[in-house]
Amino acid sequence: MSEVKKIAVISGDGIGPEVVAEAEKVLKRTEELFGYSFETEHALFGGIAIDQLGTPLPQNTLDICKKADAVLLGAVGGPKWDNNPSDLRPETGLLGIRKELGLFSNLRPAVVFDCLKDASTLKPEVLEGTDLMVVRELTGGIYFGEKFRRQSPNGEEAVDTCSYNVMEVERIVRQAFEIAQKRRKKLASVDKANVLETSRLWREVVNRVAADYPDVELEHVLVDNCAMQLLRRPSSFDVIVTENMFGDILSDEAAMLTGSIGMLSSASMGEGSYGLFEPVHGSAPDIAGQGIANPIATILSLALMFRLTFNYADAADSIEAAVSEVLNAGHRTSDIAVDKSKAISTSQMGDLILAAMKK
Ligand SMILES: NC(=O)c1ccc[n+]([C@@H]2O[C@H](COP(=O)([O-])OP(=O)(O)OC[C@H]3O[C@@H](n4cnc5c(N)ncnc54)[C@H](O)[C@@H]3O)[C@@H](O)[C@H]2O)c1
Ligand SMILES: CC(C)[C@H](C(=O)O)[C@@H](O)C(=O)O
Ligand SMILES: [Mg+2]
Repeated sequence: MSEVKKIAVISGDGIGPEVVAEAEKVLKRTEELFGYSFETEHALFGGIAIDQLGTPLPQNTLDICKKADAVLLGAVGGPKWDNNPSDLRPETGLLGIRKELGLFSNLRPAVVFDCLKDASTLKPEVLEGTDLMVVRELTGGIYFGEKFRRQSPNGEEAVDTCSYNVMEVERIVRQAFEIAQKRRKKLASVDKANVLETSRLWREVVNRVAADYPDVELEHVLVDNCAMQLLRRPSSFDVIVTENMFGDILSDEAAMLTGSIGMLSSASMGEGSYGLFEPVHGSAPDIAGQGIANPIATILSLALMFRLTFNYADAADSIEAAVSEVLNAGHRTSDIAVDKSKAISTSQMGDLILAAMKK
């Protein structure tokens, strides 16, 4: 019997509980198939925590996450809570959990499944071979800078500040080079160095660190150009490393190469193997409660957890192969279905993936 691994499970709001339930079924199936042992502990976070406990990130939730080996998260937020500025302060909610757990590196792979090329609006020949990874800095930049309001001669003024120091840039850039070394050895560093001082520092650090990774081909791409090139030549990218807000935007754009944001998994990591694993998408209030959300992003996030935190490559491979098999067989949730009348539900998709998992 293998050592029991502890996983903190945060379902969250909206479609969060619907997609996490499917990932938990896959977790159970992994135990049966591979003999691994997991102990899960559920915790409240997000809107549901505000409603029940008056705060989005209760101390008890942080304690449960810190005691665990990894965290599985659905999604949080929704119109009911989004307009309360106190819930959006960096020290609370999603930004708070990322900072508290030291998760400065957000890995967002975007892989185009051949059989899903028809779900994207791009031409199949443009998508051919697309397999990229966005490495997004997650605990710095404008998200965490000082924010305030003040009076100006032209009325009320709002200020957000963006700062990065050398240590913050260097640690994420080194991770990105190391990831690139294990992939196709190409790194695109994305910044806005023609305008922003933080980007000029970013570029200086990237150029210095690059000397330690001579086998990795480096290109610098300005963020506006990158947004365009992602649609023009997506398959030419391997690893993209960028600061917090650019990474947020570019990864949602990359989602549409795959056909749907319901396909995009993510891992938020620090220096070690501890991580928080969640789909890139949010709580999707427009489809919550209907049982139609795509659970694949969350299930693939669990596969990332097996790979990066537990080193259970056999289980991760099994999940990824099962997802491919089910998609190749033509099964689709409505977000990736061309013929929506044939779309299957969230739990039907989860069940098919379970059934396709092999040892
Ligand atoms: N990590 C997170 O928890 C996270 C991430 C992004 C947004 N949010 C929050 O989620 C709320 C809604 O944000 P939003 O609407 O801008 O983004 P969203 O990602 O929730 O939804 C955007 C669109 O994608 C669709 N979609 C998302 N996930 C899907 C899935 N699994 N299957 C099928 N369709 C899917 C939605 O129906 C919607 O049309 C906001 O409160 C936002 O702050 C949370
Ligand atoms: C909800 C929001 C704070 C979050 C972010 O901007 O980081 C989300 O968009 C994401 O991509 O995880
Ligand atoms: Mg986002």
